[in-house]
Amino acid sequence: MKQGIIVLMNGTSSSGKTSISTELITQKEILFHHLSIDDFIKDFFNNKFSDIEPTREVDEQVIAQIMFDPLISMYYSTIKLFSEMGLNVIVDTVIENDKWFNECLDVFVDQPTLFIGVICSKEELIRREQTRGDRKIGLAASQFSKVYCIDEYDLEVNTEEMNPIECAEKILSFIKSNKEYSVFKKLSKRNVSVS
Ligand SMILES: Nc1ncnc2c1ncn2[C@@H]1O[C@H](COP(=O)(O)OP(=O)(O)OP(=O)(O)O)[C@@H](O)[C@H]1O
Repeated sequence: MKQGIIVLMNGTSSSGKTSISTELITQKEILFHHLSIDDFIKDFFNNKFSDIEPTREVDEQVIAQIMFDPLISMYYSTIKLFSEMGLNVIVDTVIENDKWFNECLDVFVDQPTLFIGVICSKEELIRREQTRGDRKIGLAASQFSKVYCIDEYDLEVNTEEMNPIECAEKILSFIKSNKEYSVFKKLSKRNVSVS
């Protein structure tokens, strides 16, 4: 049995990753599981701590410092496990940190990883952020140069030029073409700096 495909989408907040993921899940030709980092972290805390009453207050930032890196490692390992079990996984991520990116490369290097750039201009990101109103204003702009300094992908989708359905169709036709997913393996051999 073949390993599952990891569809790894990189783009800033508001670039359109979730919208594309939804379209990929909706179509029925290829079955995908969507592992979102937000859901993964929420599930972890809900499962482990929902009925625990702390006897002292711990600042949110301290919790993040203690838990975030190990949870990210666990998240990547879970994605790899899905792939090993033959399940196709959609991963939408904001690669803005050297440490996580290098770890991601290490963990996924032997999996079929389709690396996709979800591209959008800063002006449009700012406009979307204002319209949606559920993200901190300035978040996308603050991520922009870090995320888009990576410019080597198996495939790019420009969400200003295409709607989410068209982006999902482009990704599906790439998968169905049976082209090799080579970029992620090449990146792993480099000293990539995302800071
Ligand atoms: N291709 C597109 N064309 C026009 N608008 C889009 C497109 N894709 C997404 N949007 C709009 O942009 C906003 C953000 O989309 P989405 O939630 O998919 O982004 P995201 O990258 O997952 O963001 P985040 O990382 O903050 O969760 C939404 O209001 C959505 O309707």
